[in-house]
Amino acid sequence: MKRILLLRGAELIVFACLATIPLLVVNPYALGLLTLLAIYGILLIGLDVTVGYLGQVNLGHVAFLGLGAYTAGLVVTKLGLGMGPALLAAMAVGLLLGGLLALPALRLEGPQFALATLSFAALSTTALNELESLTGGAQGLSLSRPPVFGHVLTPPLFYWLCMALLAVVWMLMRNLLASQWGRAFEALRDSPIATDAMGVGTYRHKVAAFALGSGLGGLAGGLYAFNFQYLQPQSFTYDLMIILLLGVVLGGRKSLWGAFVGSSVIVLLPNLLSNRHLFQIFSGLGFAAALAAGLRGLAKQTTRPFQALAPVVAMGLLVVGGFLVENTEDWRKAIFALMLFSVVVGLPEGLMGFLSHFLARLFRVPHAPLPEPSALEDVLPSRPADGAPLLVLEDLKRHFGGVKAVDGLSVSVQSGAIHGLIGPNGSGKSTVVNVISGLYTPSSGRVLLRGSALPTGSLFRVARAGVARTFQNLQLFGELTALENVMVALKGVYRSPLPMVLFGLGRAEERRARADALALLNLIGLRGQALNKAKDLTYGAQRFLEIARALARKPDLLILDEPAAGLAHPDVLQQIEIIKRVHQRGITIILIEHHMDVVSELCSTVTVLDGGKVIAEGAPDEVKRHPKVVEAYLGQPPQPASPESDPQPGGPAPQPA
Ligand SMILES: Nc1ncnc2c1ncn2[C@@H]1O[C@H](COP(=O)(O)OP(=O)(O)OP(=O)(O)O)[C@@H](O)[C@H]1O
Repeated sequence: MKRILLLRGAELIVFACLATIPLLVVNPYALGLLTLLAIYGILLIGLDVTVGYLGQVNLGHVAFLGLGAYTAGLVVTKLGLGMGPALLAAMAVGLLLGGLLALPALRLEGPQFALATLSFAALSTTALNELESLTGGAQGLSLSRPPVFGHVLTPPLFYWLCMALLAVVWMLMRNLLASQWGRAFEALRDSPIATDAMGVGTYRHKVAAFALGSGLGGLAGGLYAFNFQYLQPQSFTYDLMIILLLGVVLGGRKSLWGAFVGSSVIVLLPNLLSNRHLFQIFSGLGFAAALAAGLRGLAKQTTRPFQALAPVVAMGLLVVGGFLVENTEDWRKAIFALMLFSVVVGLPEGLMGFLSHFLARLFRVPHAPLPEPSALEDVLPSRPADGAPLLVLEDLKRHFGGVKAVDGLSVSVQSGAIHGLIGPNGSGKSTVVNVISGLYTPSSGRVLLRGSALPTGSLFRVARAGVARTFQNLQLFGELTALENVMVALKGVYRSPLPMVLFGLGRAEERRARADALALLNLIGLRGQALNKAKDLTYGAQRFLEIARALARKPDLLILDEPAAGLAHPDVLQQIEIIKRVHQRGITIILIEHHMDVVSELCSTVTVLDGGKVIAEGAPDEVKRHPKVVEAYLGQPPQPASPESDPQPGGPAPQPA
């Protein structure tokens, strides 16, 4: 609670100070800079949604600034409407075009996505240039600020309008990012596969986030138009885009404060470049800071030599350039590039990331106490096992070219059972799991859950249908805490519609989500580590956490893909206990495991695969002795056996439990 109060207090103080500035500052140039700070603040908060939260390189944001600016300009000049409708239209254009661009572009990843957004920016500049009859082309578009309620907005009034809008955007985004939406944005950046598998649609969240960020770009564009009252297409090209990226990265990603700091840098940069003496001082300070940070990092062994040296060299070049170059403005692109490089390498979390660590150490504010966990019966109601078939695979096939990974599999899993799936390496176990859970589409055959066909080829839809899974290679949301990992997946808790969440009216369900998630962490013995980031947990704890997260789906069927893989002996024993506790709730489990001791201890029925086909099925002790199983594991028909020569199903290198 204290932490939140401190943050809210800091926000109030900053905005109150900013609100009083026009009463104290009469210099119109300074007021103009502060107005721009508010406009770029909104713009960068929008860009941070894609760059920071989604982790995508968005090179098209500048286009939404331009499109929003021209929309507002045209609404005023051609339609004769006022500032309110103009700003709303600018935002709507950003939302709409952002959504339309996102639909195809977000099917792409990494450089391809960056190129798609860059192409959109180029297209939009060309359109603004060529649609001369509408936009005035290269001649530009002049407009004036329409009166608001009969008052022409003077510079101080316009400044207050921009600041008020920044404050509103700030508040709404803060509420959104602290909600399930914000967690989903962060989760999908860490693991899109797991996000889908937890029933949170990755694609739809990405599209919504991109559209939202673009909408804010459009709104900032509308304000930009009324600020400058003259628009030209070449103001919205990739030059400005680089500066915007610099602002987000330098300020600090995933942070409203970072956007604020970034916009301050953007606003001050032109002044810095136009004054050679100021630039020399600034680059000197930057060099000293890079040197100090690099030496400190090397001494404490927290920084690699390259990470320490590269920013020093880059800032050193700026210092030398500051003395050699006559007109620093001519070199501005090179200067931005060097600054961006220094920050990306030397300060990956940006200024606010660095500052927040520093402030956290200085103030040592404790986290708010966690609530009491909900009753487990409310979170994971125990259900009676009726023994009827829950999952049925009918002649299931999945081929990869000529490789028949799963080749005509028919298996029935009884409700309430722990059903083992074993087989030598490459026998098709993971492929079966990936087909059932929707990661792969089957080549043919059917998957039935309680007699109805399970959706195929969509992790998200299968998760929604009642199947949860863990992953052989862990897929946790590393940057989120253990508690948040579970909260992302919680089913049936988040019911507030988006507008309510934006206005901070979803807090009651957030409290319930925390209590529910704690109950699940309690079940797996991780309640005490609820606030630790998943990436900082021990390997064993991470494996347990994946189970708690899957349980948050309240699944009918839980698929555990090698839950004991890589665990030390005590952790294997704890894992067995956890699975028993889960089973006691009446949840049906499919267990893929190489540790035969774990399988024998837990499973009532075991299906053995080889070459994508079932070669044996039955109780664990029976299948271990089955001749085909012995042959599959040992690669030769069974010899007349001595009792000690039991094969250890699980591959050529069986692992002791
Ligand atoms: N995406 C893929 N593309 C091509 N071949 C694949 C793919 N996934 C699996 N295979 C092939 O399908 C076969 C079965 O692999 P699978 O990973 O399902 O076996 P497994 O029993 O889970 O093995 P392990 O115990 O080593 O995890 C193997 O021959 C594998 O090379």
